[in-house]
Amino acid sequence: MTIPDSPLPIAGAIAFIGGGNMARSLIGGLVARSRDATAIRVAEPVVALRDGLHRDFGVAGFDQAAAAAQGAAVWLLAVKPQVMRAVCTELATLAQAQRPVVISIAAGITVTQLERWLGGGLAVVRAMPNTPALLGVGITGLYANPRTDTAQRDQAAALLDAVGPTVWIDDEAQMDAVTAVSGSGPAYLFLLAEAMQAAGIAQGLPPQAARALVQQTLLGAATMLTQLDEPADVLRTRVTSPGGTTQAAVESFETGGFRALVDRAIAAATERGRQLSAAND
Ligand SMILES: NC(=O)C1=CN([C@@H]2O[C@H](COP(=O)(O)OP(=O)(O)OC[C@H]3O[C@@H](n4cnc5c(N)ncnc54)[C@H](OP(=O)(O)O)[C@@H]3O)[C@@H](O)[C@H]2O)C=CC1
Ligand SMILES: O=C(O)[C@@H]1CCC=N1
Repeated sequence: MTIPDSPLPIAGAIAFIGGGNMARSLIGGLVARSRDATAIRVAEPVVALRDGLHRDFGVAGFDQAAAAAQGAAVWLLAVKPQVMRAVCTELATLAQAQRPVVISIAAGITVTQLERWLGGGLAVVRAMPNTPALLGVGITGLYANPRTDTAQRDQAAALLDAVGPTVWIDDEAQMDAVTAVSGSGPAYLFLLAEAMQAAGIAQGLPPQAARALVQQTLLGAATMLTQLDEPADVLRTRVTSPGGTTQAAVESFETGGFRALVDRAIAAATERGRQLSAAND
């Protein structure tokens, strides 16, 4: 995929705190888009991850959060929810001195918690991106605390817009549902891909052929969903010849409780977001 170049949408440096899976996707997407790694710093304690980010994208790596955050206009907190409180507490003095725009991508953790742990009085944006950001085809839900002014909201949105569309959410409670649908969502499609591939092999297909057929089918269906102005059920009906093969499969999904299963899975992920907030306060 070719992503058009555009400059990094932030004046000043961006410090990523945490350089794991999601930070890697965001950094990779940002650098591919802007061709500019000079303004991106990352704090990551795992040497192999830190070195990998420097090698692959040219960003500066630090082993301490404060060293990366020092002087940066935007802090993007990309550590696990379970360590967020400790990381924020460690950065609180610097946050009060510097007053950066703080963006957290952690599941569950609220803007109120983040602001409190960082010492208060800060612009805090909660963002929920997903890993397709790496290829510029992510999507991000955004929620800002009331201290975030319009320019700061625009700054946060511009940063995440560089790796796919953004959607502002008015009610922070809904960020847990955003997380369940689109933050975690790529994993559900990868699970479906794994299952379809295994089922194709079970029906006698060579593994490489099964893989190619599944990959292009998911890409083709996703492209139709996004590029045609037609709802999913209409597109599904068009594949489903009466008495044909698709009908046999769809009936099998429906009698197996597919919709209820998806509903339970999304509800479980949403509830887990709430638990992560409460358990790590
Ligand atoms: N993966 C995804 O698809 C998405 C993840 N998220 C959110 O992004 C956040 C990160 O997730 P993910 O990237 O998957 O997790 P990872 O565990 O891959 O990345 C987090 C990284 O932060 C490091 N870290 C721990 N403490 C510090 C510290 N004090 N300073 C700097 N770095 C530190 C961790 O090191 P160590 O392993 O040694 O602790 C780890 O390498 C989570 O809060 C998650 O909810 C949001 C959207 C999608
Ligand atoms: O699984 C998680 O908790 C994170 C948040 C969304 C995707 N990964």
